[in-house]
Amino acid sequence: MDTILEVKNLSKKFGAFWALKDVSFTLYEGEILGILGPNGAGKTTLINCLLGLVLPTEGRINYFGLPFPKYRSKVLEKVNFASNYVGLPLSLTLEENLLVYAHLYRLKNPKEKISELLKLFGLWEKRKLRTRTLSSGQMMRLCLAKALLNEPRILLLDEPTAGLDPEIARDTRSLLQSLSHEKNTSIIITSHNLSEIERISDRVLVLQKGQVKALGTKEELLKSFEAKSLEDLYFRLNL
Ligand SMILES: Nc1ncnc2c1ncn2[C@@H]1O[C@H](COP(=O)(O)OP(=O)(O)OP(=O)(O)O)[C@@H](O)[C@H]1O
Repeated sequence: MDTILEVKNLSKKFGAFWALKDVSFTLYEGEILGILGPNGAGKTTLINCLLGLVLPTEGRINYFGLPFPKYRSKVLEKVNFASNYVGLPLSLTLEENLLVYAHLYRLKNPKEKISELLKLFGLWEKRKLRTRTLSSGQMMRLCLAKALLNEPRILLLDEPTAGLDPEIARDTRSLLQSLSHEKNTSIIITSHNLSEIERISDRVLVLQKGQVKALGTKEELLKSFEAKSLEDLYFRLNL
């Protein structure tokens, strides 16, 4: 499998506090890597380092073999992000919001791509409404649509299904799986939801107090920690 992202000995210190300490992992092409960890484990800090929003104190990040953030703009053409806490401008309509990003990403056929994504996420009927009228679940779907505009090779998702009702969360999961299986998109997904991570991820990274406590396929983790399920493993690690 081809390596698409390599994180080596990444550490981040806020004042005297290490939010990340010596984090290393590889992301392969087309895989879904789930990041599990309790509140304050460093999941968002890790995603922010991967987006170049937080500068690491130590360590290095390589996307597609290119050092980051040195090649930030080149890399970010092929990486995108969605989370339940970053909203889009509320006074714009859904269509206008996507159009702004489509122009930022310099899409060749923005209208076509926007229509495709609005339909895919069940937002077509709402395209002329202001974004402020959306429920949190619809807002998350709009953020995911925005994140797919540039057909990223890597998708970074921080708690993407938080706030979605179970049916839409399930549809979102199957969409992410088809992106990884059919389009070879690599996905990093953080979640507190153990069963979600268990179902969707090819490999799981367990973060605790900024450090990697476990990394592997579900089968590898269960075997090495002699656990019955990810939930069992989670409690064995005293997370
Ligand atoms: N800008 C900052 N300045 C100081 N401390 C910070 C800053 N950002 C994060 N931290 C601290 O770093 C630690 C990790 O935070 P982070 O938000 O990455 O955790 P998380 O795993 O995403 O948590 P949650 O599941 O609650 O979202 C926390 O103790 C947090 O208080």
